Amino acid sequence: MDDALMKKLVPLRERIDELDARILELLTERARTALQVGEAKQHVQGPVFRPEREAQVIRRLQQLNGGPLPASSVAAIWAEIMSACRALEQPARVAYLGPEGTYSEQAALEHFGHAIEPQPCASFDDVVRAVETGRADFGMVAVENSNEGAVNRTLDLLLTASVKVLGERSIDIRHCLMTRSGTLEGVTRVLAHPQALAQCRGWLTANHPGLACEPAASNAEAARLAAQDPSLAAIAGEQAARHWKLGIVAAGIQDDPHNRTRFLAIGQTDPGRSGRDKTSLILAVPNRAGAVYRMLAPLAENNVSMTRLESRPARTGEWEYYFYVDVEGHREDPNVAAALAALQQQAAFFKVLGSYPRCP
Ligand SMILES: C=C(O[C@@H]1C=C(C(=O)O)C=C[C@H]1O)C(=O)O
Repeated sequence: MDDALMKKLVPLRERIDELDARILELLTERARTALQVGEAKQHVQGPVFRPEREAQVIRRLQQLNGGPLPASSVAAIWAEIMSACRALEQPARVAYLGPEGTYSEQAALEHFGHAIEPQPCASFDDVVRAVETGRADFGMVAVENSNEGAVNRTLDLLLTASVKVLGERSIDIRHCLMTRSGTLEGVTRVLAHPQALAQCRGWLTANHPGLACEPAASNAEAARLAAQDPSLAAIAGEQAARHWKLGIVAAGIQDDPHNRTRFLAIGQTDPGRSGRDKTSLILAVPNRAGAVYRMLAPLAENNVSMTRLESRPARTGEWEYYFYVDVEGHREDPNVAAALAALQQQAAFFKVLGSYPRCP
């Protein structure tokens, strides 16, 4: 480096070292204070993780923030700080669809931070079972994709599972083409989950029509196989390339640049109100004319906005359905409470999955 540049850099780097030392001092003080909160909570047997409090902490800092850091960076940094503070009391055991490098893992780490005990599972069923049996404190399951719609297996599991929804997280799905060498030399086949292959079909046809596409159990599994075989390419997320030590040939190859997947955090506790919440529920109505129309009327009458409506067949052979409804607000908000009471009265089936802070 030339002398003039070094002259400028040295004092700036000294300043950064000084600031880092101060930040560490403050983080230490914060961690000690969080531990005191933990001690105070022990007497009341409350849960360590309070999603509503963490959502409020992040929202407040985003409001205080005047830049240049974007709001999303403030959220990501404090999610990690709170994860580390929580882990001092008790690291959360978090179940998600594995192996290492899945989008589910990414969603779990973004939501709960890195200071967790990760529990990669073989299926969504296993994730839900781990939370039901107490093997895991929390789980993360995919519930909808902006291209492909509902993740039906998750919806079906939520119908009967004894778990509560306590959070949501949407992540960008950014598929990459990856190989052992980081090039396509000697590569004849590309492996990925069928969903990912479908999402990259246009790009593959336009750019590499000679590659044979083959399905894999998951994208991370495709990456694991590509790490062993130089004739294979995989389509997966960047985190899978990192984990399986693959080179990225091309990034962002999904045909829709806005491809996103929404995940639900599940557990056994009910978050309190954070001031910006959502409530998820499942309803069934008798199979009669106007029943669905009447089913939703209490929402409008109580000024409750519906953000999502999904249906799944009830499997009675009678053309009956379960409706999965997301509304804005917490079940303890007066208008939501009134709407839910009315819905429950007329529904043949009624289950509140949970109220939780809206996606940051
Ligand atoms: C410290 C607490 O416990 C946990 C850690 C938090 C934090 O580090 O800010 C916030 C909420 C809880 O998940 C608390 O309840 O305030």
